[in-house]
Amino acid sequence: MQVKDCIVSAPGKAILHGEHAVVHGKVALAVCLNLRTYLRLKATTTGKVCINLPNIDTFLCWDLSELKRLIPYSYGKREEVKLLDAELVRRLRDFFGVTNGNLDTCNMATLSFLYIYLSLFGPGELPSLTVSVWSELPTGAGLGSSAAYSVCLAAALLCASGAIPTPLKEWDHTAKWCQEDLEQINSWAFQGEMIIHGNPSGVDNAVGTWGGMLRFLAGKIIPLSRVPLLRILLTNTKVPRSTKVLVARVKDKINKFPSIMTPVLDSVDAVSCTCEKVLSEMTSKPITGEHYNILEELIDINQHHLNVMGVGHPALDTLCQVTLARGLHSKLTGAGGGGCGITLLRPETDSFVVQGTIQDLQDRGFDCWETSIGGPGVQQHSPLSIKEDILEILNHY
Ligand SMILES: Nc1ncnc2c1ncn2[C@@H]1O[C@H](COP(=O)(O)OP(=O)(O)OP(=O)(O)O)[C@@H](O)[C@H]1O
Ligand SMILES: C[C@@](O)(CCO)CC(=O)[O-]
Ligand SMILES: [Mg+2]
Repeated sequence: MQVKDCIVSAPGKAILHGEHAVVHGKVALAVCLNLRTYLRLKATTTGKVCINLPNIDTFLCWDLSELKRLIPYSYGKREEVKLLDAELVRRLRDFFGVTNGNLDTCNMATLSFLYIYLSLFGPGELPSLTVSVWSELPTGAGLGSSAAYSVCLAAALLCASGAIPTPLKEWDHTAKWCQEDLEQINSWAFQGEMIIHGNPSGVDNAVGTWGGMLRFLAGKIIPLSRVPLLRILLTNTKVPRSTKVLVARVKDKINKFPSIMTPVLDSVDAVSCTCEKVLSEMTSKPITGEHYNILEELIDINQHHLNVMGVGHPALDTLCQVTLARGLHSKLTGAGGGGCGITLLRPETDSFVVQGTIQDLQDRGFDCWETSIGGPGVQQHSPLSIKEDILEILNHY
């Protein structure tokens, strides 16, 4: 069986407010970043499935015959993709010798790939192909690298299986899918996230799929079309952490202290809703310093709440202190426990202050850069629309 080649990309994200609380049915506000993950799928005739993941130093190949044996007996095409197929997950875990349920970086990435591949092709003939992925996002740092990866996998494999079309026309550089196809991509990406995260809310894959800025509540995605242009500084503390572990930690805390943690989650929900209201006001009325004062206070309140939830880290405290010394307000973004934080820059924040802050943070060993937010969700690309260095990496394998 020969499938179509394609190149796709999906963006990472920053959560303004609502991380962790969103897993427990509260509102989150998230924006996509101008940092993307790129995936190239190539049909081959080797009788093998190969995956090249240079960001995590993983290069693997399997014979189609070996993979065929992993497909559960009497396996039908899966229409309902809300839950993972427990039998397929068990077989994949056995195949990789995962015994304690904790997947390492490489296992998480390969398991989610093979899970989607086998789910989509399992009932029929397995195609021989090579998938290569390269990301501009730091892996496992709170910027939605797992979701961008899962969205790319879902889009490329759904196209290869013929479940959705490849939207790129001969004369296009980039192309997007229609709403219905995006919903399919999003729900298969969610499956990948379930393997990587354990219990994802779905907010990260929604941003990776639709891009822009959105409000997410209990699986419901509302794109926010009217948002002011925000200047944000992104800092990677480079402290490694796992979203799966942190999400489980918060759940344990809620189970242990329900009457203490429930009001904290409710308060985070109110922070997100207040932030959304202020952002909307900033597009309909002249922006004032008071708007920014409120946004800064909300950042501080939420950062304290995240510390109460147990997902802070001394490196994130350092980020908050260093930026506050320059009059700027920061909070962690994503799962916390290390990883990345965001700092709000006011329109009048002088470039001298920004450069000084970046220098202070770099002196602490952190990576730091000003970023633009918003932008497109998942896309198909012609090779011409991809930066040369990225294309070179994708073509190398
Ligand atoms: N470029 C990539 N290549 C291969 N695997 C990747 C890539 N990016 C992410 N992954 C997979 O995703 C995992 C990281 O996911 P994790 O959810 O812990 O962090 P994150 O998505 O970066 O942060 P957050 O979920 O807080 O936004 C990695 O261990 C790896 O399995
Ligand atoms: C921590 C979390 O809320 C956001 C991770 O980016 C997890 C999730 O929503 O799946
Ligand atoms: Mg993730």
